[in-house]
Amino acid sequence: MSLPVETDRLTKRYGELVAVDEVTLTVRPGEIYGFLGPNGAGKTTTLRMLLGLVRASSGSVRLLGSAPGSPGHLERVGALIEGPGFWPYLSGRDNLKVLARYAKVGASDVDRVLDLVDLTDRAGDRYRTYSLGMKQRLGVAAALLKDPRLLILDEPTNGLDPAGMADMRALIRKLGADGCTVLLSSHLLSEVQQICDRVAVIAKGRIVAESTVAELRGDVRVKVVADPLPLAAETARALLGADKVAVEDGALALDLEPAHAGRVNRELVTAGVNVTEIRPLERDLEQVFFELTGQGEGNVG
Ligand SMILES: Nc1ncnc2c1ncn2[C@@H]1O[C@H](COP(=O)(O)OP(=O)(O)OP(=O)(O)O)[C@@H](O)[C@H]1O
Repeated sequence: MSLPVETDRLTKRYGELVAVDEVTLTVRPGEIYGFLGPNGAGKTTTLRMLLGLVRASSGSVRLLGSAPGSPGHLERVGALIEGPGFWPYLSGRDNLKVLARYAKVGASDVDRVLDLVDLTDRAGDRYRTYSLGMKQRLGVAAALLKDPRLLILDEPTNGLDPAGMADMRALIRKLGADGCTVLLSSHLLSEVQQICDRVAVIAKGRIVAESTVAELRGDVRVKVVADPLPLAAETARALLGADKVAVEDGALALDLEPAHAGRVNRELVTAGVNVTEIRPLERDLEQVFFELTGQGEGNVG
């Protein structure tokens, strides 16, 4: 089965500026993949190259096994890159009907996608009366008309209020659960953290990390608050090995998959240790981003 997205040293130069610098990434079937980076990092340019909207200076792209410009390249690919161009005085449904004619899909598909994005109740209202969140969801609906196997979304929650963002996240999760592969860009750490399986971090045109969100945060450590601490440390060292056990801020920090915490807890209790807290010790994605790029602060934009 061909991969939804494969790029090899994809590069875009604008004169002296290298906007995208040898970006190599792979999106696997069924995953929700986040493309995370601050404004100007090269996210949109990369997504535009994937879709053949911008010609790469060098490197290559394959979407669902085919290269830009080859026949059927975007047949099963839906995308929302710029704010979608809808007619303000037409209803949401009529806007989609126009697009459905261009996409050569039937009217039943219009109802299907309206339902998917939860706009059926407001489908008869004029587009200009929609909230920003509804406009974005109609944009996603338009991208879904072709029943895509791959959906590419550029900053899908940008500018939305918290409720609109939550709706969009729920929609993306639903699409992922239905088997659609989703590649989305974002400058918001929290967003990527909440919905993505894997993430590529891009800064100044270069990929600085590609991994699962869990790996990126390094949440393979467990914090244990226990008393007496020396006995707890000794017991944990005997169980896991000395190199896996540290004492930090009056608690144990264990190099341990959180799933194995129960076993450690049992051993500590058996040894006569009183365990009052045991939880995964996660690095904040923001901190990780700062370490990778030297930029940070709430959102990375
Ligand atoms: N057509 C163009 N001509 C010259 N420079 C461009 C062009 N398009 C983008 N750039 C530059 O390339 C760099 C990457 O831009 P890009 O829009 O891909 O970033 P981004 O990560 O998507 O950021 P944003 O979230 O702000 O869109 C920026 O420095 C931008 O100014």
